[in-house]
Amino acid sequence: MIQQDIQALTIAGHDSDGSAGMPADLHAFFVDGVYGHGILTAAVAGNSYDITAQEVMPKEFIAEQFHQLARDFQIKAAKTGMLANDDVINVVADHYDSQTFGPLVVDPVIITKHGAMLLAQSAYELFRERIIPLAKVITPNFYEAQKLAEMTINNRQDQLTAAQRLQKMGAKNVVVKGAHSDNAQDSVDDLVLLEDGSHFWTSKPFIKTSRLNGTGDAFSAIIAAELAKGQDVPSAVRRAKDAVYAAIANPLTVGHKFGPINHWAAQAELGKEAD
Ligand SMILES: Nc1ncnc2c1ncn2[C@@H]1O[C@H](COP(=O)(O)OP(=O)(O)O)[C@@H](O)[C@H]1O
Ligand SMILES: Cc1ncc(COP(=O)(O)OP(=O)(O)O)c(N)n1
Repeated sequence: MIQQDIQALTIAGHDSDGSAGMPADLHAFFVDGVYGHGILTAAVAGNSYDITAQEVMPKEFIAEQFHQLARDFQIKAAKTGMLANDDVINVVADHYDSQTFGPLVVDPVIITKHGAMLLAQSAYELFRERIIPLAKVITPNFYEAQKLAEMTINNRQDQLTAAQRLQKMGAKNVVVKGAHSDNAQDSVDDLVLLEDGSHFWTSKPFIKTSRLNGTGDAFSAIIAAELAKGQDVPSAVRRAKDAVYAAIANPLTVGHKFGPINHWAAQAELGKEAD
């Protein structure tokens, strides 16, 4: 359903290849029918092979973007992506407030599929202290969940334990995604731990492809878009899982290596359910 008056916000980095970071978030907001705003935290120079350089925005400039959006728009939900370092984490935590920007979906971006580090290791502790408690939903992949929860994940029980640790750190709802697990050969099982302590799993067949750039960005952005529309967390997560699966299953031929997912296929999937 197109609801052009509903606005969502991404607080993220720009990736020059268009597949990930803020461009992916804005594509995802668009195909899920909400208007997208973007607070730029950083930018990376890259293509489907590699990321070769990064620049972080000055903290004063990030603060100014928060001020300008708050003066004008009715934002119903937000998400974070690349937060880079302590300065960015502090300015985001200082300026994000749920009254103005709605519930926050935290995609704890640490490393890209090309292996580029987008969050300094020295910033993990501050991220736990200042960003995780702001999360209505946090969506770590296997690697990010292991780093943030400080444990090894080998099986489904570990996935749940990691989610519980992140919830103890202050995240209300936690999705520990299963795509990077060694067990994800037939199906990709994401664990969803809800605020009330209950949990469920969402599962889809594993698709063997290198055209996966932007999966985590689109997944978290669609959750934010759905929350902006007033959906509850379980249905927002299920819709994001179905839409991202469709975007992986119908690949585009853009770039030579780690190509982007197909947001038009996500749009078709989202439209199907909403009509
Ligand atoms: N190869 C795949 N086959 C099926 N689903 C996948 C695949 N890769 C990722 N997904 C799904 O895409 C969504 C985003 O997850 P993921 O790719 O793990 O995020 P990230 O980009 O943060 O690593 C999740 O729901 C995940 O289960
Ligand atoms: C600026 C910027 N932010 C995030 C990413 C994420 O990259 P990657 O992990 O490859 O993609 P996801 O599938 O996790 O969305 C990026 N490349 N650039």
